[in-house]
Amino acid sequence: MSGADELDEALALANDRLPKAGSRRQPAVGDDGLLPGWLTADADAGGGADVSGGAGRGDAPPPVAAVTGLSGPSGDPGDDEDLLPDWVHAPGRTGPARTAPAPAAEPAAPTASAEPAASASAAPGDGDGDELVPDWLHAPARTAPAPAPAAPEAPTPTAAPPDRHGGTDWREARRTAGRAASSGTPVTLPCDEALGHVLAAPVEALTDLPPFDTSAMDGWAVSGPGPWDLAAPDGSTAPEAPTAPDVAPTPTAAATRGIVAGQDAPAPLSDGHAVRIATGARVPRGATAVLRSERAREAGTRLRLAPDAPRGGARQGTDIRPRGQECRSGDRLLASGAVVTPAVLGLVAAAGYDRLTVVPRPRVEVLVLGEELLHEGRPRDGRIRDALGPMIGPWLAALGADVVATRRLGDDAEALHRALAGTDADLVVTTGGTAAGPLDHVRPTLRRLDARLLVDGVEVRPGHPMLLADLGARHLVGLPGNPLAAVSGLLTLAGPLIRALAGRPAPAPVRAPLTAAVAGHPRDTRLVPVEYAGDGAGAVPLHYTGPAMLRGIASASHLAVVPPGGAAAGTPVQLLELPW
Ligand SMILES: Nc1nc2c(c(=O)[nH]1)N[C@H]1C(S)=C(S)[C@@H](COP(=O)(O)OP(=O)(O)OC[C@H]3O[C@@H](n4cnc5c(N)ncnc54)[C@H](O)[C@@H]3O)O[C@H]1N2
Ligand code: MOO
Repeated sequence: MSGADELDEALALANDRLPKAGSRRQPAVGDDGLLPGWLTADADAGGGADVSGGAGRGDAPPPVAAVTGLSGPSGDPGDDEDLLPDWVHAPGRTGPARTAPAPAAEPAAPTASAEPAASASAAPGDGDGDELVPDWLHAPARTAPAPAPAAPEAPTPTAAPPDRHGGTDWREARRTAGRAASSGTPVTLPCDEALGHVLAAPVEALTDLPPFDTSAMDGWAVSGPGPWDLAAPDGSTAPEAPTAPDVAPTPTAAATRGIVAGQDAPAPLSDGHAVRIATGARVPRGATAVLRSERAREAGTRLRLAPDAPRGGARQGTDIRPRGQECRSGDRLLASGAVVTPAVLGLVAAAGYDRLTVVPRPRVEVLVLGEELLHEGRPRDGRIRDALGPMIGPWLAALGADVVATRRLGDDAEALHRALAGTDADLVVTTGGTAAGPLDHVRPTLRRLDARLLVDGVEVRPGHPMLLADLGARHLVGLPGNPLAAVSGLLTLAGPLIRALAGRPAPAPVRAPLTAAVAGHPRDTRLVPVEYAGDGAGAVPLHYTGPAMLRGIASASHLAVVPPGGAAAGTPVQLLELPW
C-alpha cells in the first residue's frame, strides 16, 4: 500500500549495492549520510565471530565510536530492514554464511553517489531483506567467495537526516501505553475460569496443608522402636486362624490392606505396634514414624527392620508429613497481582478454594486490514498470506487479553469505521493501514471518530508508524502491516496497555550483553530479535530480522533494545521477553 520512506529507499539502494563475491564497493550513503552498518565492524570480527553491521572475518575492529552514531549495518537506518546482513548474525552457521567475506569496509562517501549507475538501476524494493543482501549470503551450499580486504578506518558519522518522521520516544511510548488505562472492577470466577487472570486479592490458605499428619510412603506406621506387632487399622491385632498347626498366623484382611488415603480417623496405635499404611493416608495418633515397605519384613504378625535398612529408618517423624508443614490456615500463599497459572490453580485447590477474585481480562478485537491478504494456500496472483491474523490473537492472549474476534476487513474504510464504531471490546488492535498510502484507512477513520491519538508514531525500528488512540470507552492500537513491525507494536504499545488493563505486573527487567555488535538507527531505538538462554552466554542477535520477516522472531526468545547509534559486542542491553 505504501512505499518505503526516503531513508528506507536510500538504504535499500545501499544494500542493493552490497559487494558481490570478493568485490569492493563503495558503500552507498543516503541523503542523510547514513552509513551502511558493515562499516561498524566489531572487534570480534577479525576472529570470524559475528559482527554488527555486516563486517565479516578479517575486518579491522573499529572503535566503539564507530558503532555509536552510525546507521544500521547493511545500511538501513530509515528502516529496520536488514540492518544487518543476515549472515552476520548466524550463530553456529556453517558454509558461506560463516565464511562469507566482509563487504569491503571503505569509508563512505557523504552521498548516495558511490555507484550512481547501480543506484539508478537497482530496484530498492520495499525494504525486503532479501533484496538488501546479496543472495549468496543466504545460500549455505554455495562456495564462499574470496575474503574481502581488511576494513579501513571507520568513517566519520554524518548528520542525522532532516526528514525524521517524528513520533514519541520509544520508552515514553511504552510509559504512555502503560498509563493509558487502568484495570477493571474485580470479578469472582470459578477457579477453572480464572486461569490467565491476575489475582485481585491475596490468596490465604483456608486450611492447614497438609491438613493432617500424612504418610509420605507406602509401608507401616510404627509406634516406638521395633520389632512391632502388626495391627489392623481398627486397632485389632487378632491374627487369622492358622490353616494348619505348623503354619504361622497371618494378619487379618483389614491389617493387610492397612490405612489407605482418604480414610478418616484410624484407630490410635499403641507402643510396639505397626499398621500398614499407604502414601497419603492419615497417620494414626500414637505413630512415631512411617517405615517404608522396603525397609522392613513381616513374619506372620510381627514386623522387623530389614537387615539392610538404614539406621534410623524408623526414627521419630521419619516419612511423616506433619500437619501444617506447607502452610497454616490463614497463611498468605499468593499476593494480589499474581498471575493465575496452572500451578496456582493447583495450589488454591489444595488450599480449599473453589472461586477466585481476579481482575477481568481485557476483551480485545483484532481487525486485520489489507485486500492483498489470502487466508489459505500459497501466495498467488500478487497476493500474500495473512501472517498477522494467525499471530496477533494468540500473542494478545499470551499478554493477558481475551480475544473476542479476529476479523478480516480488507481495505474497506466504511467497514473499518463500522467496526470501530460498533465494537464493545476494551481494546481494538488493527494490523496494517497505519501509513499514508491510498488504502491506509486507520488514521482517517480515527479522525472521523474524533479519537485522541495518545501515541502517533514511535521512534523505533521497525514499527515507527504504530499508534495508540483513545476512543473514549476503549483504546485502539494500530500495528503497522509489516509483520515484524507489528511485533514491535505489540511489545511497545499493546503489551504495556494490556498489562495495565489486566492488572499484570511488568516483567522483571532483563539485561544481557550482546554477543555481537548491533548497529543502530541514528535516532531511533531498534528492537532486534535475539536468542538468550539466560545462562550467561549473552544475547545472540538473530538472522532474518527485516520488518517484513518473521523468520528471526520465530526462533527468538527476546527482543534486544538497541539504543540509537547501536551497541558494541559485550554491551549489556535491555531484553524484552516474549510472553511464552
Ligand atoms: N511514505 C511512507 N510509506 C511508508 C512508511 C513511511 O514512513 N512513509 N513507512 C513504511 C513502514 S516502516 C511500514 S511498517 C509500513 C506500514 O504500513 P501500513 O501499516 O500502512 O501497512 P500496509 O501498507 O497495509 O502493509 C505494509 C506491508 O505489510 C504487509 N502486510 C500487511 N498486513 C499483513 C498481514 N496481515 N500479513 C502479512 N503481511 C501483511 C503488506 O502487504 C505490505 O507489504 O509502511 C511503509 N510505508
Ligand atoms: O519498516 Mo516499518 O519500520 O516495518 O515499521
